[in-house]
Amino acid sequence: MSLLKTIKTRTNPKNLIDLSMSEELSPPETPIRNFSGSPLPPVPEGMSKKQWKKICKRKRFEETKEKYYEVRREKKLKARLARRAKIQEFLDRGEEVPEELKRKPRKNLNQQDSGIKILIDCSFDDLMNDREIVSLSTQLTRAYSWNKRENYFADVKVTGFDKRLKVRFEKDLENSNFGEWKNFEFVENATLPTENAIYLTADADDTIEKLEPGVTYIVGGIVDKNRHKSLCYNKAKELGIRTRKLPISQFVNVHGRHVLTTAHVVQLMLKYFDHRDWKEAFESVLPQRKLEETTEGVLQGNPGDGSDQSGEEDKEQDSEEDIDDA
Ligand SMILES: C[S@@+](CC[C@H](N)C(=O)[O-])C[C@H]1O[C@@H](n2cnc3c(N)ncnc32)[C@H](O)[C@@H]1O
Repeated sequence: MSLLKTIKTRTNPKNLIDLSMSEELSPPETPIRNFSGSPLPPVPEGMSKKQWKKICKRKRFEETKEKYYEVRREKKLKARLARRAKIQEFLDRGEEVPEELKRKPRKNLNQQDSGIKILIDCSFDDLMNDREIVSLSTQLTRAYSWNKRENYFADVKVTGFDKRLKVRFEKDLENSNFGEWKNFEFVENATLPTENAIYLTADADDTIEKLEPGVTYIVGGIVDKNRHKSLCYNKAKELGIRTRKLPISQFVNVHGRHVLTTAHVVQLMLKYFDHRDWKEAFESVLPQRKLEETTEGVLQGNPGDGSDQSGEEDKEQDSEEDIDDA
């Protein structure tokens, strides 16, 4: 109906109605719908549409997740069989199996101790939204995975593990057995060491030259698309902890900001020990084509780096994929 027609209709005395009847006569509110177009139950009183949509989405996920996991298992099995068949073809022809068909073992049995401690400071729960918490949990599972697979491992501790991050692990990721993870401990206590410790932050003036056994390297456990500028730098300064930045720009041609995700900083540190060389570590973890995916904030919403803004379900599925046996 045109605006003019609406005004005329509303102001025509013939159309005036008794207000007491208005509740009965007023047209029902347009139902809110989910992403697939189906109407959702009416919004409970005192709740915003956004909150209600979120709750309904969560409920729907809970109801369909078993089916989803089943389909995913079948898909994985199919892919595994197809890969094996391809490998067999190469073997039958007596040819070398291409690298891309070979799987990296989930556990590296020849791992060596790097001698460093990595502390992931997760005391920023209140500064993240729910999606960012999910994203951070995904990053922690990735960091754990790398700490198990790389040639060198570190003694990793996640501190300030409470609030929503803890709930996320206890509820949605309970099958991960995170309490049993080797060389990867979760503690509620958020106290940071000040002695023999370095807080890694892109905002530091000085660049880290080498990683030294016996030192605790602190990494901020936060996904914030750099909303909270200099957050970790200021925290370290207040606590009197030394700060250092990674030598990214010396080795890789990066555009834009040089703030990496928590998980990639952990992986870079582990890789560093392969040759005790930053250049090689950067080139291996952040090859040019991958840079935009791994630099937080340069390309936001990129799936796989743990900073994506896609549906919550996708993240849950993503993160579970990253969790291997504890
Ligand atoms: C996504 S960043 C957090 C950004 C946050 N606004 C801050 O104040 O650090 C996650 C963490 O990775 C580490 N990090 C990221 N980029 C870094 C860099 N270029 N040099 C050193 N550490 C870095 C820092 O410990 C940082 O807290």
